[in-house]
Amino acid sequence: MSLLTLDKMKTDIGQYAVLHDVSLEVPEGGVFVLLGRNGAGKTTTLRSIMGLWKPSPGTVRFDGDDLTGLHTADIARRGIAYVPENMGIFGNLTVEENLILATAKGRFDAARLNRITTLFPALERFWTKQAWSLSGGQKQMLSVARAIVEPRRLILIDEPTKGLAPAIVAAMAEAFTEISREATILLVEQNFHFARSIGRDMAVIDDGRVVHSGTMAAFAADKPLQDRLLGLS
Ligand SMILES: Nc1ncnc2c1ncn2[C@@H]1O[C@H](COP(=O)(O)OP(=O)(O)OP(=O)(O)O)[C@@H](O)[C@H]1O
Repeated sequence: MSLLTLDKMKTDIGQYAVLHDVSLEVPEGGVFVLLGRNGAGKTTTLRSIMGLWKPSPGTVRFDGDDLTGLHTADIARRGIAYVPENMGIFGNLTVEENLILATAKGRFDAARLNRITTLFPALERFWTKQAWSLSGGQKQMLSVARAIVEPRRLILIDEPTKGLAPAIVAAMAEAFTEISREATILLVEQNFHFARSIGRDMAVIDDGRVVHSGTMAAFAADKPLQDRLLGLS
């Protein structure tokens, strides 16, 4: 059984029909990558899973349960975290405060905190610094760290490598691979090189529809298909 199943999801934003037919099966474990051109509907898909937009009709099933129509907080409580493209961190709070706010009970589990600082050593170095003063890569690490400060089964991450230097992207790839050993990652990504290096399964969204899904290995080997669906040169 898939961990997450989207079935014929259709999402309108105001008067605009954005998703027309998004059906996906995301298996448990590893990194599943959602690809697609600008404006294809990738962010809207993640927001619809989190209940930030309400798909209608269509269903979102997680671990066998129907999440459609639940409030975002209830969806998060089931073990789903969302790292939005704008990262959702608090610039005037310290790294520590940003992380504490993401805990369920206002205190850290020592083992999880240790795991986070092992994955992202910069966060420990800048522990008492305000988040606005971090580099772009460090802010992104903080936003991912907030998502794993509690145990999660599924983490939705929207374009984490945007604007980051290659060395930081490589560190991010390692961290995501490590995180995906204990949680499933559903990743929206434009950087195909990064996506290909960590993705096991993938799908392409175009104009609000899933137009292809399969393994990343098969997609990476099919240049004509990439050109047709993503317009890569
Ligand atoms: N709040 C909104 N109001 C109106 N239209 C919106 C809104 N948010 C998104 N859209 C439209 O919905 C479509 C899909 O947007 P979405 O952000 O999901 O695309 P995307 O695939 O994530 O693209 P990108 O990579 O550019 O972020 C776009 O045409 C966008 O203009």
